[in-house]
Amino acid sequence: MPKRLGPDARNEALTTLTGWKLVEGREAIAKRFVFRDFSEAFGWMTRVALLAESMNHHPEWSNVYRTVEVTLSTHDAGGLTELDVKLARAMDAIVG
Ligand SMILES: C[C@H](O)[C@H](O)[C@H]1CNC2=NC(N)=NC(=O)C2=N1
Repeated sequence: MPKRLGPDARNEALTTLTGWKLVEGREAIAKRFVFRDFSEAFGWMTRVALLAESMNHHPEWSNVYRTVEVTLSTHDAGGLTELDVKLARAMDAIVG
């Protein structure tokens, strides 16, 4: 199981991630992705879903039309780990 990031590592990771915010009252990060239309949004979710499954690290997310709200946290560790940072970076990269 990955180790929870300490406060310094967490802040350092956040400064390198674009648009990701710490969730209030919980050790998690979140971002809202807005696409051109539903097809772009769901296509992205499909690509991310396959990657998440291969990482065995899964997002909490919801989709309304062309918007996808994502929250990342490592449930097994009870907080943020390197896996959340890695998945966040991959999600940004898959957008293009
Ligand atoms: C049993 C299984 O490996 C675990 O439950 C995995 C699956 N996906 C997961 N996803 C996330 N985000 N956090 C986890 O701790 C986690 N654990």
